[in-house]
Amino acid sequence: MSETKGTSLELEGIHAGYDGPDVLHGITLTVPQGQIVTVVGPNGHGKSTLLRTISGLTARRAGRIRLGGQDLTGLRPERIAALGLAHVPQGDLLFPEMTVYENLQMGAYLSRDPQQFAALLEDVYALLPRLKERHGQIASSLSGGERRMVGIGRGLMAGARVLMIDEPSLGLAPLVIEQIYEVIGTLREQGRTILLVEENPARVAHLSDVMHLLDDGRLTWSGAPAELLEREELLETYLGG
Ligand SMILES: Nc1ncnc2c1ncn2[C@@H]1O[C@H](COP(=O)(O)OP(=O)(O)OP(=O)(O)O)[C@@H](O)[C@H]1O
Repeated sequence: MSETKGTSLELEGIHAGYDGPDVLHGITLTVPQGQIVTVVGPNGHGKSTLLRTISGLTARRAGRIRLGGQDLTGLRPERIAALGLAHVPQGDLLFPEMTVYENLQMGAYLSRDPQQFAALLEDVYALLPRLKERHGQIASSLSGGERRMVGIGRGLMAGARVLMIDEPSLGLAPLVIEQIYEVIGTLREQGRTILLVEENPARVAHLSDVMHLLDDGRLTWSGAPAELLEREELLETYLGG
């Protein structure tokens, strides 16, 4: 298996959709190892569909996806996860009656090695000490920000080489959004490889190596975050200023 040097995730001409016409119309992007690549765009334009297609949850109609050089065509979501892709979905999707610890444990379902599990848990608790304090608390009683942290922690427990995070700021108060993005900043310092989805580019520009603007299922602009923030006409047209 040949791994494209330095590139963890590659998408080439991806078309995908549900029952009707395509939602994604030929998406090509790469997520280099150790970088944060962010897809921004208005709601309903296909950001979540993009992550779901990469995970194998939404059917791809055309195009290729490679993870560490391996073609994911025809693979089921569990197999794609086992190859090293973790998906933190929008809206947390935690097990509400399970504790923080049990939810984290579910993230590690692919690994039966207790030593690896203990090391991953230690890393997650170091990154998110609030979760350690609340390890025995049931998920439904957590605050929105804490639930989001469990979602990210559960993704990390998979020990994946690429982490995809879908709109981690959704539904949170500004101060809590800051805390969540501080966590993602730490992940960046740790050299993690992340594909991030966000509606508001200003929130994530400082964290991102490359930004793509997704408009109606197409990438209409790609480049350095600082450049996007200077493109007032794009921000106003697509992202409401
Ligand atoms: N399960 C589904 N079945 C049918 N259509 C869907 C499904 N999920 C999403 N869509 C449609 O696909 C389009 C893109 O939705 P998607 O959720 O990917 O957008 P988004 O940019 O992530 O927006 P949001 O942040 O609001 O989720 C929308 O028209 C949406 O109605």
